[in-house]
Amino acid sequence: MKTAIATVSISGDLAEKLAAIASAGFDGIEIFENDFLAFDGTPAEVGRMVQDHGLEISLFQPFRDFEGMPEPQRSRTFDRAERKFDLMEELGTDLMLVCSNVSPFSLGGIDRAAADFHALGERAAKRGLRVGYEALAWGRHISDHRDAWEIVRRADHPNVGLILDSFHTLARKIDVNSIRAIPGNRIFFVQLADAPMIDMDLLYWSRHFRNMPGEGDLPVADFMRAVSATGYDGPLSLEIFNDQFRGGSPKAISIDGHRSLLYLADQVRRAEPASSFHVPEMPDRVAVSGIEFVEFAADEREAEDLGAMLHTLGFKRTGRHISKDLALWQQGDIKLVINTEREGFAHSSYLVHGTSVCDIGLKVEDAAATVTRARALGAEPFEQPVGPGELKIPAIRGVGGGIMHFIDAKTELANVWDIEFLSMADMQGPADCGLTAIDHMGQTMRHEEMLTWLLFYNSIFATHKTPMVDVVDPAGLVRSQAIENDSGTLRITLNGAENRRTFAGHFIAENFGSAVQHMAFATNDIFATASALIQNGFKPLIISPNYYDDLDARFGLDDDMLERLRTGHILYDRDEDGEYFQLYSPSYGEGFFFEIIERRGGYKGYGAPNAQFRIAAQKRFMRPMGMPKV
Ligand SMILES: O=C(O)c1ccc(O)c(O)c1
Ligand SMILES: [Mg+2]
Repeated sequence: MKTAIATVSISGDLAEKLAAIASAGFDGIEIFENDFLAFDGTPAEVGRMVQDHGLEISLFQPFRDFEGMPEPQRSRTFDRAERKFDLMEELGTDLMLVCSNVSPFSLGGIDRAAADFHALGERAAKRGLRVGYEALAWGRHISDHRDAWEIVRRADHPNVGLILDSFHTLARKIDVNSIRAIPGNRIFFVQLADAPMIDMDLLYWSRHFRNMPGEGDLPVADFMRAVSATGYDGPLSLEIFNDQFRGGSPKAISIDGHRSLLYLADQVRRAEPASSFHVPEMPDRVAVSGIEFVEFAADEREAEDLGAMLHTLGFKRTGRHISKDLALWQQGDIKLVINTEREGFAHSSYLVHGTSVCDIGLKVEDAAATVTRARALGAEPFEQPVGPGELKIPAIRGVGGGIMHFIDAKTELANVWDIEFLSMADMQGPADCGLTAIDHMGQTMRHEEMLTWLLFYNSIFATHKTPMVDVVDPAGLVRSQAIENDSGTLRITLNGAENRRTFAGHFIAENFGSAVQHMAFATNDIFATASALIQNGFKPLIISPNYYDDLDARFGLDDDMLERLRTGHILYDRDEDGEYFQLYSPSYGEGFFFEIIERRGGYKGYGAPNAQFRIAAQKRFMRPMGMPKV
């Protein structure tokens, strides 16, 4: 499989774009004419630059408003084509993309267009060049790949073929199975893009909101399955017009793009084993059966504060590491580690971010295979020297440079706690508060990073995204989207802050980057947990009484329940399937906090309607600590 990306997809000048594209592992580029026109160098120099990066120019585009023109425009478009053929020869590419005509002068008629393409094919053939025809979703006469294919078929010229673009086909909801009947060798090129489902004008949607396959809502994998069934084995090329990507990091966007193609190809290989499509093998998406542990990096003094907070939450200190300064805290199935080592990864994480989560351990079926898949998709492996008596636990880098370790039951990794930790009886341990598991973790990041991590999680793990919700912070919007598996054993919320005055934005700024901002523990009885917490000296986040008056108006709760919520500072939500109860700790440091939740029935969400009131309460609490007043 060859991969390519259109130069419009990323930011920078041509030289920056090429460097980023090459280092992400692409084989080729689509040169967008404007990127060439803006470049101060000859076509031959561009061709050499591309070659020097180990890339090829897979395609030159776009050639607009060609087919079906009346005279005198028709003669002029052929002259224009010859000029662009000259340019292509100098650049060193043999394929031109002709997109369907949008000119008001253009005349319809399949045969007229086919005759024009036949004539263009003759001219291209003289120079050893080829032309491909793409139906733009908003083309004046041709806006459907089935019509474009009929024109190519009737043009009946070996140098004229079809170009498919998933966006144009899927945006118009054209049945992708119509692609299966097209001979693969008549498809000259395939462009791929996804997009979030937004009801808007097709052209505007296409030019501003496309994103990488797997980042949006379009069935790009179904499209690609149909393409693979044709026997097409040419490049898969990303053509992503996206306002955010145009201003983003060319390197990061290129890496995401390359990952998206590998992930897509892997899905297609599994779904269409008979296709001739040649793609690298990798283990399947990884099922996660739970969060094995979460590790905090801290110094000794802050470890004491954090330990005191855990104590009030009902955690007991149950173990210490055989040779390192690592303390294990447990309650129910939850394992938390506080790492106060003076060297190694956790220590460097502490130096950069202060006390924060530096490592997340996930339970998987095969830890080594998990890292194999992650690496195949371009994730960064993580290793550090293993001390005597310690296990080598497979790991990769995750959000904000943090580590994700993988633990499986098929190897000795399952016994890591017995092997590496000495158990200690915490005699003065607090009363258990009924916390059973980690329900979810919230990772806070810049808004622009959300698609990166969405793709990271969903390509490596058997997870899916939930719809994006807007959370209103008094200082701006925070967007929140959950990544979860079907069984609910892995739930991660990605929270994207648009500015640093929000509670989430403040956390990123002070923490020097993206990280876990909160952990939510599950209980089976929120009221019993709430009183046990109070017994332990826990002080819940104080919620405004106004919230409870509104709750009563919205849900008509009985008086007793409402009173218990109010006195316990417990937030409440309900959906078709069940109920949700939330209780918060005050925030710690620059905005880290704990949450305790109970899900009753099949409640699916995360209490988004309550987030605004929770944030307001947290900001009231933080103000004396230097949070800008908003
Ligand atoms: O938006 C456009 O004009 C445009 C141009 C070329 C393409 O390949 C495309 O998909 C869209
Ligand atoms: Mg296109």
